[in-house]
Amino acid sequence: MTSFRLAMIQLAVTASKADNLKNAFLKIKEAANAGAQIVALPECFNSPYGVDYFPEYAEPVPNGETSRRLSEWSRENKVYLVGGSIPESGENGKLYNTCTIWSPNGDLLGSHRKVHLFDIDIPGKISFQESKVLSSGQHLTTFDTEFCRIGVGICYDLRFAEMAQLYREKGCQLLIYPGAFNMTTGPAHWKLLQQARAIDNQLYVASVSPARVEQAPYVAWGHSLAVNPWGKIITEAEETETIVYADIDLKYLQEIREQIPLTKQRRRDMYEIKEPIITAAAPSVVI
Ligand SMILES: NC(=O)CCC(=O)C(=O)O
Repeated sequence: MTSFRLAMIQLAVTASKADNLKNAFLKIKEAANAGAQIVALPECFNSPYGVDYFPEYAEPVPNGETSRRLSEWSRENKVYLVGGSIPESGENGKLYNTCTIWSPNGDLLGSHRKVHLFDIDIPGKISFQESKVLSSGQHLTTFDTEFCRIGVGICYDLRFAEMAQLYREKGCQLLIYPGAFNMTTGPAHWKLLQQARAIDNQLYVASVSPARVEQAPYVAWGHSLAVNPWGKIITEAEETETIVYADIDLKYLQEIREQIPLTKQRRRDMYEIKEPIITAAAPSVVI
């Protein structure tokens, strides 16, 4: 099958986990009825986004309530479900920001713990330190469908071009990032980063945000969107709660890869990194 429909559910997340789960359930059903074969939720869809909330809302994966529901919903609706992310209570009391991925039979296909934690400080605008309470994931995550291989990242992971490039090298044709950019970096970088990842790697990129809730402790930018391998935005939400759909065309992706054959032309002999780079000034840097 060379085409399929992806639904991106831009949920309005509240402080009530029960309400968030009920809302996700209804929207997943709606997306499946609209013909989506893959459905994706936003980052932190069952909890407000913030370091003060993660310990309280955290659950084990895959034995917690949210995982059980995601499994049921994927099975009932016969869709692949990329379960946004939730605060996960992991081993040794550690917490993670984790995305679980479910098959149309309700089986767990994988789980991705956010690899790059969101620690930034832009004076007068936004300061956020996920690492105060979260630990970072240690592996990249792909899953296979009858359509194509898909790579998963969470929000800040989108900024790291190397990760997307590794996914391309592992054969991914679509990257899905549940994410929650904010009112400072959202308008500046959200769209551009996705276009950059798509053009560099000649694949589809889709990012799913929570809806913007002005009174929330962290105000998300919204604007869930999908970009094609040409870098064109093929669907984009506004800031409010909604579902947007992207029809993914793998024949088109193949055409772009043939027309501009980057993989064949890559000069690995010139810029493959042969030794770890310690600092930019270190004399032993070999590129
Ligand atoms: N939740 C996040 O990782 C936010 C990332 C973000 O806003 C950014 O600018 O990067």
